[in-house]
Amino acid sequence: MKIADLGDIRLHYKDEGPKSGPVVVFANSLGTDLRLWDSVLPHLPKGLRLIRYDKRGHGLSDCPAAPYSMGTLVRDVESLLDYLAVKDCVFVGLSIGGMIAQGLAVKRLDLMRAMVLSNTGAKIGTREMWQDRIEAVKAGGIEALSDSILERWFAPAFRETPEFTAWRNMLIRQPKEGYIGCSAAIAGTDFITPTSGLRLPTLAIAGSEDGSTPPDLVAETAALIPGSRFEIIRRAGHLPCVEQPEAYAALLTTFLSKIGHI
Ligand SMILES: O=C(O)CC1=CCC(=O)O1
Repeated sequence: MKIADLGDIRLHYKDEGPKSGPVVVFANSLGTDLRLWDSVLPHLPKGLRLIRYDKRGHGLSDCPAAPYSMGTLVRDVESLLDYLAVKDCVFVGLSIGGMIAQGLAVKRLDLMRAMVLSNTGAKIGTREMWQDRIEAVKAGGIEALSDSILERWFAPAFRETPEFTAWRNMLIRQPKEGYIGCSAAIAGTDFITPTSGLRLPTLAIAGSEDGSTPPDLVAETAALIPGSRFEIIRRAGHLPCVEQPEAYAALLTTFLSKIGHI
């Protein structure tokens, strides 16, 4: 098991593939850990160095008291990449992970060659919406909200599969403090202006049935960055890397090839 002690936080991460390979970094969503990428990675070309991590309050990483800020979540991954001496990576971020990608690109473009904004926005929902969610989690726990969250995460067909139960378990076992901490970070984030100033190769991916960050929101975010590509994965909700891993890996592979990363 790999733990990076970054001073104020210990983050759990995986670093797979040859150390000399082109680097792809993955950042997961609210209420999920680095297993989010398990089904996609085997479909990517061999020879890549694949780094993924549990953001604070999630998975096996430390879970400090809430609230967290987006600046802190960006600093965590910046410190992790410096710790691993990574530069020139392609950064794939899903949902809050996509917000972290935007924040890191604004702050440390030297670390990033290109980014993939998956099922995300420069701004997701409203401050009030997130405050209501935080209050509901404080009052009743994540399980009380899990049915509505899972309806946004997955298209109807996937909700009938045995795998669905495992993702439900991941969500309801998520530490409340980490969930509230990261929800507060999303509530306080509006990257519309900073993201509009970004100039780097960008692929945006949406899920046709995504109830959290619908295709229109992802397309609007992509449109902020000149030259970005926008793709929709059909029969998928908020987590297309889980529901349609081969299609997801195919989009990533085409993008990596187009930008000369492989
Ligand atoms: O739980 C949701 O609604 C989905 C989500 C929003 C931000 C994030 O990271 O996940």
